[in-house]
Amino acid sequence: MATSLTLIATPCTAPRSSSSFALAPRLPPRCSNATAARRRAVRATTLQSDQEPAGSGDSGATTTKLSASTSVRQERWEGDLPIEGCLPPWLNGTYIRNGPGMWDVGEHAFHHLFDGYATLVRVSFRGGGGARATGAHRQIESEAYRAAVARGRPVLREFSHCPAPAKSLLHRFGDLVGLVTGAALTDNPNSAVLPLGDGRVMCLTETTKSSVLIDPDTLETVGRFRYTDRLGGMVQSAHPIVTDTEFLTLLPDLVRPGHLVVRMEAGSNERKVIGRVDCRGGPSPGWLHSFAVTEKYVVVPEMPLRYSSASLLTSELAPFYAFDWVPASGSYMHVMCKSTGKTVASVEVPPFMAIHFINAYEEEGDEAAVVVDCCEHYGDPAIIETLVLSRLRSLRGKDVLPNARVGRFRIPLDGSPFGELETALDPEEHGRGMDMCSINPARLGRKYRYAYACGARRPCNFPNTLTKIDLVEKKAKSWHEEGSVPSEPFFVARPGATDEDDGVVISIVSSDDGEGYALVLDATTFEEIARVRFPYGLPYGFHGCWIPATEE
Ligand SMILES: CC1=C(/C=C/C(C)=C/C=C/C(C)=C/C=C/C=C(C)/C=C/C=O)C(C)(C)CCC1
Ligand SMILES: [Fe+2]
Repeated sequence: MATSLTLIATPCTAPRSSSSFALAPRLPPRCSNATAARRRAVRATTLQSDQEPAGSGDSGATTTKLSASTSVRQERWEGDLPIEGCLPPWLNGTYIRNGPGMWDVGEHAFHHLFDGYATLVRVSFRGGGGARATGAHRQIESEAYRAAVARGRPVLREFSHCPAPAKSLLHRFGDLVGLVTGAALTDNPNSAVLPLGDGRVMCLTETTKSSVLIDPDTLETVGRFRYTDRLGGMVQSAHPIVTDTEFLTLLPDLVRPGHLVVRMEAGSNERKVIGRVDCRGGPSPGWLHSFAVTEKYVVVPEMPLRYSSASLLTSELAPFYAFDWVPASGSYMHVMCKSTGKTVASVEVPPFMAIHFINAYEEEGDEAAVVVDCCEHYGDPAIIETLVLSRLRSLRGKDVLPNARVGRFRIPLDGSPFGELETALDPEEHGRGMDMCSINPARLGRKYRYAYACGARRPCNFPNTLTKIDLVEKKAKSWHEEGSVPSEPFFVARPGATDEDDGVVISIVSSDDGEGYALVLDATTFEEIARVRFPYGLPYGFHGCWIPATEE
C-alpha cells in the first residue's frame, strides 16, 4: 500500500528524554503489570490520509497494524511508555536504533530492505525507584528523503533503485555529472547510529555524503556532517569504529582498487590517512560494509562481492544491485598496523561472504596471528536476495533463510600467504542463521568470549531469535517469540561491571500482530527482565547505540 507522507508542522511538544522524566506524568510503579495500567502520553500524531485513527483508548496514535517490513506511518511520535517487568536500577540512559523504516513514498514502493528511508527509534530508560521509560521515533531528514517526499518518488540512487534517466539531452548531461561526482547517490543514513567521543551523534550509511548529526533527545536531524579534509571518496564503511578518542574508518578506492584507512580524532571533522591497502583481486574492491580492529591492527576484508564500476557509472543495476559476484577474483584479508600504516599481512583465505564483522584480536607467541570473527554466509551472496521486501512479506514461515555461521579467520603474521577460515561453533546452536551482531564494547579488539546476534528458529525467512553465543564453551542461548522479529541485540554493560556479560541486552521487537516493544534481557542469563511497549508496531531496524544519562 502506498503511503502518502505528511510533514508534521507542529513542533513536538512532548517531554524529551532527560527533561521528560521530570515533566512526564508518572507511570505505574516499578515491576507492575503495566498491561493493566497502560498510560500513554502521545503528542505529534499527525495521521496520514490512508491511516486509521486510533481505534481505542487514549493514545491518539495509529493502531494500524505494522510489522517488521511495513513502512512507519507517521513521521514522528514521542510519548511515555509503560514498562512490563523490572528495569535494573542502574539502567539510566537512552537507546537509539537506526534503520530503514519507510519503504513507500508516493506511488513508489521500494524493492529491498536496505532501500528504506532512515527511521530513528529512541527509548530512554530510568531504572530504580520510580522507573520510567519514554519513547520516540522520527524520520531522518536526509536530502534523499526530503526530495522523495516533495516529488512523491525517490530522486537519488538507493541500494536497489536507480532513478530513470532524464528525457532531455541537457538533463542527461546533468545525470552524467551526478554520476561522476556522486551527487546522484543517496545520502539516506539508515545503517548505524554512533555517539562520537565528543558527544555528537552521527548516523550514516555507505555513501560518504550520508554522514549526518542528530539530536539524541529530539531525534531531530541537525545537519550533514562535513568532513573538512580533502579526502573525498564516494563510499565509506557503514561501521566506523568509534571510541572515546577516535573514529576509524575505511574509504574504498573504486578507481585504483584498494582502501584508505583513516582516523579522525574526537572533536575534529578532519580525517587523516593512516595508510592504504591495495586490493589483490579485481576489478574493484570487495564490498566493505564493516571491518574489524585489534588493539594494534586494522583488518581490511576483501571478498568476491565487489563494487560494480559499470553499475556506478551507468546508473544501472548490477546482478547484486551495486555489486558483482566475482568468485574467481579470490578472497583476501589484509592487516594494517595502526601506528605505522604498514600492511603487515595480506593473505588469501577461503571464499567468504560477510557483511558484519564481530570482533578481532591478536594471538601472540610462536604462531602470532590475528583472529577475526564475522557473520559468514558460506561464501554465498544469496542473503542479499533474501532481503528483498516481497520475499520478506510473502515467505513468512518458509524455511528460506540461507545458512550462516560465526566464521573465524586466522591470519598468520609470519608472512605465510594463506589464512584459515573455520566455523567457530556448531551453527545448529543458533539455528544455522546469524547476523546483526554486537559485543561488550569493552572487549573491542581484545580476546572475548560472548557475541550477541540475531539467530534463527526454523522454519523462517528472516532471523527471528536473539542469541548469546559463548565462543569458549561453543554454546548459544536464545530468546524467541512466535511471529516476532527482533533487531540487533545491543549489549549495555552495568556500570562498574568486570564480567564480560554483566549487563543487559536491548533489542526492539516487531511482531506480526502489530506490536512494537523494546525488550530488555539479562545478558548473563539471557532471560527477559522487562519490555517497554510502544502504542504501535515498529518497522525492522538495523543498529543501535547507548547514551548513558548524565548525572542530574
Ligand atoms: C555503496 C554504494 C551504494 C549504497 C549502498 C548502501 C546504501 C548499502 C547499505 C547496506 C546495508 C544497509 C546493509 C545492511 C545489512 C543488514 C543485514 C545483513 C541484515 C541481516 C539480517 O539478518 C549505492 C548508493 C547503491 C551506489 C554506490 C555504492
Ligand atoms: Fe550494518
